Amino acid sequence: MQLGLVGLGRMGGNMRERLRAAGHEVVGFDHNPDISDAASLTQLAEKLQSPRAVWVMVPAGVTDATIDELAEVLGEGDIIIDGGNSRFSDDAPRAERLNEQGIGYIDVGVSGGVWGRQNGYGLMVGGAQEHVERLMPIFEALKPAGEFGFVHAGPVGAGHYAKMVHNGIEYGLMHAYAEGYELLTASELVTNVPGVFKSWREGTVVRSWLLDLLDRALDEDPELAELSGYTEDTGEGRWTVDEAVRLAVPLNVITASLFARFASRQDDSPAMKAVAALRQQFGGHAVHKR
Ligand SMILES: NC(=O)C1=CN([C@@H]2O[C@H](COP(=O)(O)OP(=O)(O)OC[C@H]3O[C@@H](n4cnc5c(N)ncnc54)[C@H](O)[C@@H]3O)[C@@H](O)[C@H]2O)C=CC1
Ligand SMILES: O=C(CO)[C@H](O)[C@H](O)COP(=O)(O)O
Repeated sequence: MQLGLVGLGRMGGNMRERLRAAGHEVVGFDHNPDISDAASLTQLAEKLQSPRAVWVMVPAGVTDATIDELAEVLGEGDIIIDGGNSRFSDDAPRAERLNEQGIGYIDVGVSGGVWGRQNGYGLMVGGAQEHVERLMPIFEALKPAGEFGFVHAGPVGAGHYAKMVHNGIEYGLMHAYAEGYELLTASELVTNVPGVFKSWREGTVVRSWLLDLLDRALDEDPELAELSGYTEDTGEGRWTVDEAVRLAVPLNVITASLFARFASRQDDSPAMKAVAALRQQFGGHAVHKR
């Protein structure tokens, strides 16, 4: 099958390779001409036979502009797939805009990171059955080889919703391993912290791919000495917490792990300064001065 692919970075570039290895014809476009197969979106559209399918894999902030630009060079019967980490609430308005031009829309939550090319990508799909069916050969090539790794989760928006919750869980899982790591390193008893994590990779209740990756990171740098704790986020955790507030669902772990990232960016917490100041005010307790 033919597929247009816009955005050939860490995800799109590897997806292009996996799709080509499965025998699909992929025409890629990226702002970076060194990795692009087409010089423009217009040329990308011209290289594809109608009805066309174009997968967008760009950073969430530029997705709407990219899709609007793409819609100008596509037409009736074509389908746009957004596989980036977009906010689910953007999907329905996007689908409506495209529908006015007869262009179909599918949202896909994609998981697997830079390992997806070799391991396959977990795919969470939202959209109309007829559109999803048309893209099945592409989904089959991208998904892992086994029984799992693909779901048609519901109508437009459901794929990104599922990916949002997936990433919220990812925040919480990572933070639980991270807290365990910190407690082990603080302990006077455990002298081989990387060895403990390595041992947990088989037979234990807490074995997982994230644990394998933490073990890999500790192999590279046993004390994580090269890293600062400053941790970014790109939106999915915040959207998960927004949804929890909207639906009054108690998301204790995921919310705490999101807030831990915010705390990681502070040199000196204004909130904790206020707590220290108040302790001094009411109890005459000592404070640490700068
Ligand atoms: N890196 C990861 O682990 C995962 C990322 N994602 C999502 O996939 C999307 C892409 O992420 P990455 O590949 O990691 O980003 P990246 O920054 O590695 O690549 C983005 C690529 O898009 C290109 N680009 C940006 N705007 C463009 C435009 N308007 N037209 C054409 N090309 C454009 C850039 O030149 C770059 O090559 C994002 O939405 C991200 O959140 C989803 C799952 C995992
Ligand atoms: O989707 C992903 C993994 O599943 C991406 O790696 C995403 O960037 C992770 O979220 P954040 O950047 O907020 O940590």
